[in-house]
Amino acid sequence: MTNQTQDISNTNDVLVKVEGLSKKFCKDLKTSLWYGVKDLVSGVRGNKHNRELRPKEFWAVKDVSFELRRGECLGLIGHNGAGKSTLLKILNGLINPDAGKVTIKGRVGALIELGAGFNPILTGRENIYNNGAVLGFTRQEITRKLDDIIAFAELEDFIDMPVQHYSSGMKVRLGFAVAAQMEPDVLIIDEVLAVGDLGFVLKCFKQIDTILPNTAIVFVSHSMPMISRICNHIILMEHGKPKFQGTDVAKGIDLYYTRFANNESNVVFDDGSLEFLSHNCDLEQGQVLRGQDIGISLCFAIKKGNFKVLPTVYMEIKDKDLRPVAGVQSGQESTEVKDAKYLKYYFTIKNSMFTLGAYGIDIIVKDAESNSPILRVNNFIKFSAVGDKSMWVPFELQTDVAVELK
Ligand SMILES: Nc1ncnc2c1ncn2[C@@H]1O[C@H](COP(=O)(O)OP(=O)(O)OP(=O)(O)O)[C@@H](O)[C@H]1O
Repeated sequence: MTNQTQDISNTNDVLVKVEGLSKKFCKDLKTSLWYGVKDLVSGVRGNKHNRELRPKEFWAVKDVSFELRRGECLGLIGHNGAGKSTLLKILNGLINPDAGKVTIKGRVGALIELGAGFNPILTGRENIYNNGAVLGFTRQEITRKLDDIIAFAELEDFIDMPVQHYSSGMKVRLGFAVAAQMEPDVLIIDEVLAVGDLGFVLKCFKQIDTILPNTAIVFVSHSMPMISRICNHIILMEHGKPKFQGTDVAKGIDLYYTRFANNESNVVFDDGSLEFLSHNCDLEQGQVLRGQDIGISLCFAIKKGNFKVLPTVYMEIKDKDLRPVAGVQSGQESTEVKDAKYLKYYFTIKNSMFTLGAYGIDIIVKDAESNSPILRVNNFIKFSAVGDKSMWVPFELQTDVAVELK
């Protein structure tokens, strides 16, 4: 691996170049130690390391290649254990790859593991000097930036306390402040940011926006809103391999969600008075285009109890993060049920304006008079909003825009 500080003023320069990177681990400690000894001996004898998997070994990272320039932010996503952190550790030089090459130009700021890079018995202030020195800054340069770092981390009152007594959030604040305030050429951030409170996370995003034009960023997160907020490149990792990569961040996120798609609809509450018999949705292949109407019918059988008035049906539409994004409710007016045995509701969602992605609908039925819950079925209809526009915002509004040219 090379980590060169050379003339990198050209904005088009590739700052991070990763070629065919692979790293294998062993599932068993004893075997791993035995392989380690064997590798050491064969290394001394001048033999090349075995690139093939031996029993109990697996590829944590396999054949990953990408390039990053200034102003480019790569989002690394994937399931737990997909190899994201391992890749970051290789990039940061913490572990060596078994195959492939990493070339990084310029200063690297990294926030990888909570508290990693800090000496726990040293104070926050001493750690800033240590980390700054590792990044290649002189003592005077660090002193010049010290106040900004402490202010950004909001640790003025605790900066002379040993880091071992910091809370998780305080460690992240200090780590991010050092990594980002030192104006690195390459910034590597792992999931740890999520430990910070909302105020700090928002502040970090503002700082990332500020430094991004001059920095190449690699960002690991399980939060797709965060990924879509800052990344312009994406790699979806699956069992160590890149399953999807490119600049179509929305598509990468889409594929990630598909992996976790929950196709089961389930009754999560039922007081026994209504049975959900069937539903019908008029979408072809469960797909809706922007502006299209959606027709949904729901059929219930009355099992027991005597409803005086028609129960209220509420449909809650949720995105893939299970965030409610819209709601539809049956009429408020009281309709007498009389001797009906079945109830059928017809809904038309007019001119729907969903952004691209997958959605699920929950139904909640309530007694119209007492407002007490009768039935709740989660995720009973699934649909995806499709289109050629690549939008990834929580929801889209229809607007008239007037522009005046003078
Ligand atoms: N030092 C190690 N020795 C053995 N196996 C390891 C080691 N470090 C990581 N692994 C394994 O490598 C695989 C990838 O781990 P990694 O931490 O890179 O995943 P990840 O994508 O970052 O996961 P998460 O989303 O949970 O953080 C996992 O199966 C993990 O158990």
